[in-house]
Amino acid sequence: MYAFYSLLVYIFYSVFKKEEEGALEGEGPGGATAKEPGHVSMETGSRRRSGHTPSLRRRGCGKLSDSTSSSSSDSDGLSLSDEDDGCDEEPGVIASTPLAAFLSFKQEAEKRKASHDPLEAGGKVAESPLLAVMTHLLSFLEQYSHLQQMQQQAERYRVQLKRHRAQHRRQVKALRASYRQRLRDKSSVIDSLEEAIAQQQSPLLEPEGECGPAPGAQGGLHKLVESLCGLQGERSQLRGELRSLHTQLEQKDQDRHSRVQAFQQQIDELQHCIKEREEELARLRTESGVTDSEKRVVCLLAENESLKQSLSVTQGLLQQLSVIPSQSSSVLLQENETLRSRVQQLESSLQQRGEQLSRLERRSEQAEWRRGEELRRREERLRELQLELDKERGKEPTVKYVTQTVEVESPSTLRQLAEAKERNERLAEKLSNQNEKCRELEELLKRSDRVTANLQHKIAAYEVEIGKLREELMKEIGHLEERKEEAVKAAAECSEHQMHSLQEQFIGLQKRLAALPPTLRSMKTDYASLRSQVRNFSDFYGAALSDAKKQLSAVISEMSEANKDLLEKYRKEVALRRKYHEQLVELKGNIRVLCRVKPVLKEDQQDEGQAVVVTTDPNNESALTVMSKGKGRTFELDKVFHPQATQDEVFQEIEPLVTSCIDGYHVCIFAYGQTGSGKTYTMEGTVENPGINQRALKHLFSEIEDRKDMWSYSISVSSVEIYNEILRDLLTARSWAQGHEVRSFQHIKKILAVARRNRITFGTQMNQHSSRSHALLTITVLGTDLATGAKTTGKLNLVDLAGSERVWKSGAEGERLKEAQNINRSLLALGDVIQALRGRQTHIPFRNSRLTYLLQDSLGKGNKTAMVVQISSLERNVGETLCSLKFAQRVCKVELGPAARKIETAGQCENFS
Ligand SMILES: Nc1ncnc2c1ncn2[C@@H]1O[C@H](COP(=O)(O)OP(=O)(O)OP(=O)(O)O)[C@@H](O)[C@H]1O
Repeated sequence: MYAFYSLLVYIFYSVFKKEEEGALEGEGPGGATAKEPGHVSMETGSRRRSGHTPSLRRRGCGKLSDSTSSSSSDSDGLSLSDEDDGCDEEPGVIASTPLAAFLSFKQEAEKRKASHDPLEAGGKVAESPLLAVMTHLLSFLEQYSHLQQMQQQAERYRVQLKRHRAQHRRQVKALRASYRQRLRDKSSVIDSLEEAIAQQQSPLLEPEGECGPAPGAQGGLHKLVESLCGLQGERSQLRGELRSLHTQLEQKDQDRHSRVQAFQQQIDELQHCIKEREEELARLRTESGVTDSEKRVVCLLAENESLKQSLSVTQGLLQQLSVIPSQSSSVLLQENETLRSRVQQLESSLQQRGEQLSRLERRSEQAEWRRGEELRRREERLRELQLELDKERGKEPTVKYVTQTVEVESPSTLRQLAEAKERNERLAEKLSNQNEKCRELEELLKRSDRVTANLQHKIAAYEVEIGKLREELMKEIGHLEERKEEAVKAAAECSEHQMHSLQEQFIGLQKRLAALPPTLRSMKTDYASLRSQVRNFSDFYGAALSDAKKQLSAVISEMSEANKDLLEKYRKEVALRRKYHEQLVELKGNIRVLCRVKPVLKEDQQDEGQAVVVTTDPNNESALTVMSKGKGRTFELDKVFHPQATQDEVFQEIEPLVTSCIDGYHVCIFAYGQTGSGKTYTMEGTVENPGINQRALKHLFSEIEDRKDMWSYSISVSSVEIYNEILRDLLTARSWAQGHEVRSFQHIKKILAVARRNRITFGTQMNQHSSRSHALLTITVLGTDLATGAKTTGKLNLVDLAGSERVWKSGAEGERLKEAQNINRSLLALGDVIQALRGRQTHIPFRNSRLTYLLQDSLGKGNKTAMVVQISSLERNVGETLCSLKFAQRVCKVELGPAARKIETAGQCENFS
């Protein structure tokens, strides 16, 4: 809008100036004084000082002006110079042309304004201070043009009056002259006649007696008297005519006087009218600020107001922008934060899912590999059996069916896993994009802060500049006021001069308007650009925010969709996994024998020269070789952990069995080996590196959490130790184990710490090493299917057996001997149970020891068992190592048959094998 009105003013000024110059050029040399408004002003000043009235000189009518001014003072100075000075052109024509152009321009502008959007025309435009000033200016111009026309009309009247007056005077003068001449002629005739009469009468006046009148002279006298009488009559007639002429002249004078009076009245009226117009003009000028200073003040005040308004708008905008972190922005930031945290949650859940999937994948691969291995083994075994059976009868092994099933289903699982992984990667990519967006938004916020600071700085600079300008203006106003007073004084001398001055001021005003202070204009431009920048920025910012929001919501919805899919997939995966798990465990055999080789620690290296006699094969995870007496003996087990194997790797192997427990199976995991071989380390671990017990419980809780939509579970634990065939509860210090319900993993951690402490305490009280007792941690998992109401009971026995060293070697005596004997007895009982199971005997001697008695429901047929054989790799322990490995191989040959799930449906406990 500012640009538009600046353009309007500029156009107006250009049009006016052009036409003015054109008009003045058309006037010839006389118009040179009015070509340049500034020049006129200067000349006017000089003329004012010299006491001349410039009046119409600027229109090239100097002569007329001079004669007019002199006519009022000197009636005899009347001349026809006004007819000869070339001022036949209408005075108003020159001035009205640019004005008419301007008015037509204004009409055009009004039409344009009317054709604009009514809202803008009535609202924004009307509100603009510059427009108000422009409106005042236009109305003033209208008034001014009208006034000029009236003045021109008065001027025309005055010129006509002068012409009439001069003409009349000339006529009266001529008449007077002719009458005087005629009167003089008549008087001279009368004088000559009177003279003649007097000459004629002189002889007659001589005494009559002396000579007496002659008869001829008497007749001539009569004739003369008659002619005299005639002349006298004629004279009286002429006098009468003269009187009548005088009367006529008087009447004409009266007429003239009355006409002069009428003209004077008209002139007075016009002057009154002019005065009124001038007053009105003055009022308008005061209102709209016609003079340079006033106009500038008004303009600048209006500009100032508008700048203030804009400033407040900008400040509001800036506040909005700056308030973003506190109000609306805080909401946005909160939203952002929420979204980000949500995204992070989703990311972490995705990561978890990804990890789970990768774990599944890994496990599946491992399972695949193991299955292959197992199949190979089974096939070998089958071949062996086949050879044996071929002799008696040919029977198709059932393993083939399993193999086929697995082979058929395995690729689809892998494909699903690969798809899920791919989807995960895609989502992760999207999430990273969103994070990028968030970062961009933060950048935008920072930029907005910078722009805000910049704007505030500029606004402050503008305010300072405005203040300076205002001061300058105030000074100028004071100066102009003085000049105005002078001008008013001068104007009192001559209204035309005032008009001229006004016109000069008006031209000056136009000039000033056209040439607004460049600083102000640059300020306006800067300000407009800044405003547009801010507006653009806020638009851009809003657009970016909404875009980011949309993208975030799209990603979130997509993720939730993907999550749904993932959940569905996961459920299927769980079902599949259970299925594969069962198949895997069955394939592996429900009794698994793992061997962990203890690394050589610093304390083990005390005896120098102790060689490492146990070697593992990196290409064969099921075999290890023990060097004894120069011979190497290889042992084949289900899995051999090399000395550097981590706790997690060990647990990965155990994890399927732990999962089986949740599914309703009874599982027993025990660590077997000589003292100091790492049984406790494997089962309990350390605080920093927990072992199977803690990891199994963590896995249980995590699995339960995953299945909470389908199953509800309750977990209870008991922890006991068997020392010298006496059972002790490590949680309550009572003699019999009781179950403690646990609610969370943190809770179980506390329970485990209590058990460890009590075990140590009991050991200290009895002066016994903890490894002299068997420690049992029993976890019972009761599950309820939320859909069917079926209940499962899983049990997980985690056993840290006492050391299996030989009594003779330990050199124990007394209590130690008794301990060792008890340990050996219980371990032998365990061996017997294993032997009976291996031999598929109908009677399994579980009751031979407390240990086997406690483990009977997890160790027997239909259950799942894993034994971790801990061995030392040092030469001095080779005998114990060989014993442990032989025992492990025996256990390896045990077949527990298909595992049975303990599930209770319709109030009955059933075993499904
Ligand atoms: N794989 C291993 N890595 C690191 N340290 C181990 C490892 N196995 C055992 N140890 C360390 O060896 C020492 C003996 O281990 P641990 O007490 O577990 O043996 P143990 O078989 O339980 O003996 P005991 O029957 O006397 O209790 C401990 O300090 C343990 O930290």
